[in-house]
Formats: sequence, C-alpha cells, structure tokens
Amino acid sequence: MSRQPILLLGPNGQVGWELQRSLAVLGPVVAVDRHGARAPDGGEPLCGDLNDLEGLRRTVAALRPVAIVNAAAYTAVDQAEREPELAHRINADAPAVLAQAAADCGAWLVHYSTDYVFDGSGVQPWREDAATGPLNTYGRSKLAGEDAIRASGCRHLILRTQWVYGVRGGNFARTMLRLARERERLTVVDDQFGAPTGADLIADVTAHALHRLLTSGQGGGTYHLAAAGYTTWYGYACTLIEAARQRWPEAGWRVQTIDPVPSSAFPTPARRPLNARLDTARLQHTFGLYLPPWQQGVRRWVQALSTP
Ligand SMILES: NC(=O)C1=CN([C@@H]2O[C@H](COP(=O)(O)OP(=O)(O)OC[C@H]3O[C@@H](n4cnc5c(N)ncnc54)[C@H](OP(=O)(O)O)[C@@H]3O)[C@@H](O)[C@H]2O)C=CC1
Ligand SMILES: Cc1cn([C@H]2C[C@H](O)[C@@H](COP(=O)(O)OP(=O)(O)O[C@H]3O[C@@H](C)C(=O)[C@@H](O)[C@H]3O)O2)c(=O)[nH]c1=O
Repeated sequence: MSRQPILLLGPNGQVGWELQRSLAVLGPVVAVDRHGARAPDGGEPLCGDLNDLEGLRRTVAALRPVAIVNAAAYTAVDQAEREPELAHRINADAPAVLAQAAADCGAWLVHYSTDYVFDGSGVQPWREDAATGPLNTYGRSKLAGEDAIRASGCRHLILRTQWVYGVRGGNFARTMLRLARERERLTVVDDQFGAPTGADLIADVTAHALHRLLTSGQGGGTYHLAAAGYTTWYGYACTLIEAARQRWPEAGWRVQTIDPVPSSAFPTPARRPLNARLDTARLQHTFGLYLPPWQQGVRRWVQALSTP
C-alpha cells in the first residue's frame, strides 16, 4: 500500500470519527478539521475548512494524498432552507474544488451523499441510475456536489447513504432517547421509509472499498450504502426506545405512547422523501459485501452507549 497519506476531512462528525479508526489500516491518515492541522513535513499549515476554497486547493497540492475522504458536510436539513448559499458552498462548491484538486494530483476522492437526492415517489428501492429530484435545499446542494465530482473527471467513489447514527454528534436516535425521558407522548412520522445506518458500518465499508480501489484501480463510481431492510422513522423510534428501556429499565422513562403520524401531521421547514429506500445491490456485488439488518446496528449502538 502507498505511503502517500489519505487526507480525511470532517474527522469529528459521525462518519468522520469512525473513519479515523477504519482508514488507519490502509496507511497514514492526515485528519484535518475546520480549524486546520500541522503539515506532516512541518510545511504550511493544512486547511480543512470547506468554506476556504483556496485553502483546500493549497492543502491538496501540498500534501499530494493518495486519496481524499470528505466526511465534512452541511447536514442541518431544516436550517438549510434558511441558509441555502452556505449549504451550497459546503456541499457543492467545496466538493467541486476537491474534485479538481484530486484530478490534478491523481488522487481518489471519496465522498458521501444522501437519499434526499430522490423525490420519494414509488415504492421500490432507488437504484443508483434512477432519476433524482431533491425536495429540499440540503438534497439539492448534495446533488450539485455529486454532479460536480462526476463532471470533474477525477477518480471518485460517491457513497449515498441515509439515516445515519453514530457515537459522536447529534442524530434522530439521540433526539428520541432524550424526548422519551422528557415527554409522555411522542409523535413520529410513519410514512417515510428508509434504513437507519450506523456510522461505523459506513466507515468500515468505505475502508474496504477504498482498499480495493487503491490496489486494483477499479470500482469507482456512485453507490448506495445503507443497512439491510427498511422501516419508518416511527418503526425506528419504537425499536430504539424498546432497546434502551431494556438496557436501562430505571432511566426515568416518561414516554407512555408513541403515535405514528403522517408527514402532514409533523410539518418541517424542509420536505423529506416518503420512499427513501436505497437499493444496495451494486455495492454488495462490486465489493463482495454483506450489509447487516438495520435492527442489529441500532441494538449494538444502544449497547455501546454509556448513558441513555
Ligand atoms: N447524518 C445523516 O443522516 C446522513 C449523512 N449523509 C452524508 O454523510 C456525510 C457525513 O455525515 P455525518 O457524519 O452524519 O455529518 P455530521 O453532521 O455528523 O458531521 C459533519 C462534519 O462536517 C463538518 N463541517 C461542517 N461545516 C464544515 C466546514 N465549513 N469546514 C469543515 N468541516 C465542516 C462538521 O464540523 P464541526 O463538527 O466542526 O461542525 C462535522 O464534523 C455527509 O456528507 C452527509 O451529507 C448522508 C445521508 C445521511
Ligand atoms: C424529532 C422528531 C422528528 N420527526 C420526523 C421529522 C422528519 O420527518 C424525520 C427525521 O427527522 P430528523 O430531522 O431527525 O432527521 P433528518 O435531519 O431529516 O435526517 C436526515 O439527515 C440528513 C443529513 C440525511 O442525509 C438523511 O438521510 C436523513 O438522515 O422524523 C418526528 O416525526 N417526530 C419527532 O419527534
């Protein structure tokens, strides 16, 4: 394996945190967060701020990584409706610059995208070649990022994933566990379908796929990556709260009722797709992977928490 480093951006996010662990077996990893980092050779400080496009360009040119793994993103779905320019800069302009810089030095660019690039119609899981039609600003910004990477001609791996939970940072699961101890009644939408997917699984699959790309030079492109099976946010909340109650029976749970409701009964600034299921056959087939059922990952996540 190459001694050229892997540049990891966004190392403190849910996925980035797990990537620090999973990528380490592939070679040296230089993790740079938005505050920057020292260059390994003592040269100019490295820039990891996706708002600083010139800084990103300089960093890639100086480091000449074998791969750039971009786990940084603007992920506040509702807030993006109020900050479309910022969401676009982080999720589209920065990946475009990274793609150009990767093309210039021959690096692979690994990037993450979302189920929210789809319009949520139909009932079949979405394949990679299905027509996109994002319903919200976040989804549009992520799709623009994907398009820029594909258009750049750089060697790339785009992994579209969904409903991510991890040990770091905020997510739906953490919100539900908090609400279940604060309120007697929860209402959760039961008409949006997808698969809760662990950041650890995403990071492990990324490392496995990147190893293949670096050793064979084959397999780039756009893939769907999600845990197996599907549920709704309501089904997810019920499974999660049940697992947490079993683990901590005395944690002061107040919740008595969880009401399944249609999306119309839970209005949010950003519209979300109803059918967000991702067809992962291409990823499993290309990289010889088995993706475990979503319930397994959610229960493991609960077991790994130190407090609810
Ligand atoms: N979360 C989810 O449910 C899903 C996520 N994805 C995609 O997966 C990828 C990883 O998501 P996830 O780990 O959940 O995201 P998180 O929100 O947990 O982490 C995002 C990271 O991006 C960093 N970041 C934000 N703005 C900047 C900036 N200007 N410069 C540098 N870093 C910045 C944040 O830094 P800081 O900590 O300093 O704020 C944070 O560490 C993203 O591409 C996301 O779009 C796809 C589908 C679902
Ligand atoms: C807090 C809460 C949310 N909901 C609904 C709102 C929404 O339709 C759904 C999910 O809400 P959240 O805002 O937590 O999740 P959201 O930010 O929409 O999650 C998305 O994040 C981005 C980054 C992605 O890429 C997506 O794959 C997806 O994971 O649950 C309820 O029904 N009841 C509740 O109490």
